[in-house]
Amino acid sequence: MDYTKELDKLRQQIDKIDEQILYLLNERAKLAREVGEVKKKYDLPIYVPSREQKIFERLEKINKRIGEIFPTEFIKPVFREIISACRSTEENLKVAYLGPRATFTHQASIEHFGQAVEHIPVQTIKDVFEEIVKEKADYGVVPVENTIEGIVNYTLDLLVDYPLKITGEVILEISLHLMGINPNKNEIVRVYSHRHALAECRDWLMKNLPDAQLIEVESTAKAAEMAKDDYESAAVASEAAADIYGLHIIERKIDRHTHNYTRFLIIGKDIPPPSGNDKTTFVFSLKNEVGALYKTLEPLYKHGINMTKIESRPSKKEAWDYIFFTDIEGHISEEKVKNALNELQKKSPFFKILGSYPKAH
Ligand SMILES: O=C(O)C(=O)C[C@]1(C(=O)O)C=C[C@@H](O)C=C1
Repeated sequence: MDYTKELDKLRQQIDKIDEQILYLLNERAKLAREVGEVKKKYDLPIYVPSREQKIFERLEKINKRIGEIFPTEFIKPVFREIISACRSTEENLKVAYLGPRATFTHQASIEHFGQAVEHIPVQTIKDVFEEIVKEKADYGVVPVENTIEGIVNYTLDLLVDYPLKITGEVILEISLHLMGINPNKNEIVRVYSHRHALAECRDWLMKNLPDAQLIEVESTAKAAEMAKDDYESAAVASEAAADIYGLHIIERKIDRHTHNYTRFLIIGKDIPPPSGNDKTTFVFSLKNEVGALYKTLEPLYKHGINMTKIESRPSKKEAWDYIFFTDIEGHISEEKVKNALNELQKKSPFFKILGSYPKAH
């Protein structure tokens, strides 16, 4: 059967459409560049996450209406890269993240900003904050909580201490794999990984590699790097790390929980404008009196604001003194949010807005 003619005809049509898409991409980049000129004239920020979010939502809606032959779940990844590339014609954004390359934080950064920014790996969460303060980076990406291991306390502490704001969030599903240069599991003597990742995979490791030595290193990506030259070593890390360091995946998804998610925060200098689907994060302390928590939170109830999370941490200023990290629905520019937080602030010895930003998609 001669199928070449049939295929050629269809492929010619695809080529034509690709060309049209390419012309349109160039038209789009030209317009984005013009937007960039206007923004520079009026000293406005180049990166506007609320606008990007609205673009994704609008296109997903249209795609569903027109029959979604192109799967809707890929609208965001495709347009994220289109927008990222268009944005890069306006300005070269610099984004610091907790490195090295191929960590889950790196993945979160790519998921949020796309490929067309300068991703800068740094060694510690504090370095991410420092890079922004020293104006070596425009934004930063740090982990804040994991569904299994809980809160990354250090990130919360730094948010209190630094004059920076949360400008966005990313939630990633984490899949941990066993990888190495030796595909034979029985010859593995050492397993490297981050403390959290080893904890998440403990059940599988105990059962399948009971004699292997488990060695903690600073990141899953570092673990993959350590395993890349040693036949007797393996690492527990991400698929991206296996790709970068050229390792075989010996066993997929060895974390015991199928729902393993990590939330990352995007940090920057300013609060982004509202997207219509935002949350506000703030931190406050209490007076030492009966019913203090109830009384302090009362303005939220009074103004009809939904509190979605509250988390206490030692204030580190005095023994048994606590501060409360709180998430509410809405953007700080909304009248009712502003009024409620003004009232709440008056009742708290310590109060700080940590950010108002679009909720993770
Ligand atoms: O609309 C803007 O403000 C733009 O700069 C254009 C654009 C885009 O490519 O659509 C690029 C960057 C912004 O973060 C938002 C959107």
